[in-house]
Amino acid sequence: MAHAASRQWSTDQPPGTPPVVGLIGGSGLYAIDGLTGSAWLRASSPWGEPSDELLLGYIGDQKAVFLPRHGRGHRIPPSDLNNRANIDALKRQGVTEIVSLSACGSLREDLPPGTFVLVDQFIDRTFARAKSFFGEGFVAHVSMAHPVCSRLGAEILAAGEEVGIPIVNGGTYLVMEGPQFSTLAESNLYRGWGCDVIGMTNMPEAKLAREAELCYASLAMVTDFDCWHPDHDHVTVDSLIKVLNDNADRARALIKALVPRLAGRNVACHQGCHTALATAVITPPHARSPDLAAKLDAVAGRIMGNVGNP
Ligand SMILES: CSC[C@H]1O[C@H](OP(=O)(O)O)[C@H](O)[C@@H]1O
Ligand SMILES: Nc1ncnc2[nH]cnc12
Repeated sequence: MAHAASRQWSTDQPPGTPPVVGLIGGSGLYAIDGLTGSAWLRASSPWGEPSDELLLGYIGDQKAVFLPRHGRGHRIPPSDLNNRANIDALKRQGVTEIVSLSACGSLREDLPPGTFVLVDQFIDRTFARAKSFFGEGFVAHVSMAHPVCSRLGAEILAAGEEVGIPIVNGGTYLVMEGPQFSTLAESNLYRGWGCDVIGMTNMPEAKLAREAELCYASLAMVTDFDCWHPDHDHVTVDSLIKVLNDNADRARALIKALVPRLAGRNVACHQGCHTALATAVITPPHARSPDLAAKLDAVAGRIMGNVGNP
């Protein structure tokens, strides 16, 4: 096997090659280190422009593709993210699983700033975003009962143990529209609903990853107590920057341990992430919009008989 440092990126995926890991970096994570043979690539998508170029490279023997969610320089607010282009562009690079890294607020006393939470559920309160690749002329309803991949999540937990970063296993992430932070009444409402953390980005990202038949896991990194905590000031961007940067440093260390762990394992996910569309499409082939089907070549290529996931 060629030494990782001498490798050139290739989008060809001969049978038996390892999975390709997609990393979506949130606030504070606009680049990652430790990637060898890396280069920024302008990616195109029929769904429009992704947030930024993709950083392609290897960590150890494992291919990885990094995308800064808000773009370098944090130019794009949550509601204006082109989540469809982001997910589609990652899939076109051969990505099979996505690790989402996100800043979040805490809705629980025992999840103070600095805590890392492996999210296992979401409540989607967003309302101003394109939420599906499918639509008129090609209708699909994927299951979101279990919105994250437990196989990928187990590797994140193991990587955390390896590098001494504690990770709380499980938590419900309330996704708000933003960009303003919550009112006190909203924050208390979400606490009453049993939500654990709050952010503005993981939906519809997780829904679109599921539609694209990609494993998706989300590591939410607490920066603040939002505005509900009687002993803490309400969140402001200024006040969360230091924790955000500390969290990002630890996330980079975690990524370096995580990605090589994924090398060489079976691409196919036992949870069924890679076959999510098998039971989801209701529009029969003869009734499908040719234009929409063409745009879905990467996302739904597998079920349309094109090249796709195993
Ligand atoms: C800088 S705080 C608000 C901002 O941070 C989170 O984004 P991301 O998930 O990309 O880290 C949050 O959802 C807001 O978009
Ligand atoms: N309190 C909060 N609410 C929404 N998104 C956040 N991102 C970081 N902290 C947040």
